[in-house]
Amino acid sequence: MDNRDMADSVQFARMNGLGNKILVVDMRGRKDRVTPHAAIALNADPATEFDQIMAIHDPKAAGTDAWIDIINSDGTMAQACGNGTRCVVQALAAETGKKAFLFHTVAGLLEAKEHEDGTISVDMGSPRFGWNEIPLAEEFHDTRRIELQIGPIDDPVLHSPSVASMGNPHAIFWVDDDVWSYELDRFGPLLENHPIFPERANISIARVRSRDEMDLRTWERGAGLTLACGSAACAAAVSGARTGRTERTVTVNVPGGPLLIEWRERDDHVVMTGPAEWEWSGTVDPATGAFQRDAAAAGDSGARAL
Ligand SMILES: N[C@@H](CCC[C@H](N)C(=O)O)C(=O)O
Repeated sequence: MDNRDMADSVQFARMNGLGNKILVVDMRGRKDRVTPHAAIALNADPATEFDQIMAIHDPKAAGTDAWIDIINSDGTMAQACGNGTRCVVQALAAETGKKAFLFHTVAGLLEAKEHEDGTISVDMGSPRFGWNEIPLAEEFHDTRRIELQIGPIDDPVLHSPSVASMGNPHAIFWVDDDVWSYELDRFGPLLENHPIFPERANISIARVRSRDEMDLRTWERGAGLTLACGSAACAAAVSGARTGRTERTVTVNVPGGPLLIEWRERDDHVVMTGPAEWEWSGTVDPATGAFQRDAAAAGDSGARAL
């Protein structure tokens, strides 16, 4: 890659939130956006393959730290990304020394803070349960359990999911056995694109282990199978509480590890706590996706600014 190719590049970092593959791109000081073309090109390269891009832009409102665009690996936009938000917090905390942030996304304002032990909490806001808020294509009065199934009509493999919006649409299928015994890679795309979900949906399988613990696997809208989906963990936790399966505070074991989810009584907000990890940094052209990795410095590890 010569210098002319990279002349319009910005800093970025490859990070992950419990294995959810995140590219954090620094678009501050610029008016352009990361293009769908760049996202698709980055995802096509094994070095930069990702689940979501978190593009940090200048704030649009007083009192906020940044505007964040969330882009799925298929180039479409998402309204929420819990794991990616923790990655943004870790990068900005390493850069500024600040511990608390207020972000702005298409879904509204998000408060987040880094704790002394390095874990990060994100206030994901209030869940929504109205059929037209999720949205569903037809009216369902009770979204704790909707009519939807996959597999043979008289012996469905998955059926009757709870549905919820955490800014983005989620369906949670409850199962009694191992979440790994389901072919989520086969059923996920069919359910993501089912006509009941006019904006598609994130599809999860959940197994309740106790009143304060569940296992969860997720097929992400626009990204596919993931090791972790923070907003799905929040949707599963609130759906677990709403259906009487769990308490309001629950550990959600996603394939990448545990996330702690608390659905607060006092303000109805859902707070997700978990880690973030920096992997490497580089520069990327947000129009084309052409990128260059920085040379690794000895001892590179831990939290890093972009
Ligand atoms: N990985 C994210 C959620 C990603 C967004 C999703 N694919 C969508 O389109 O809604 C998370 O950690 O929440």
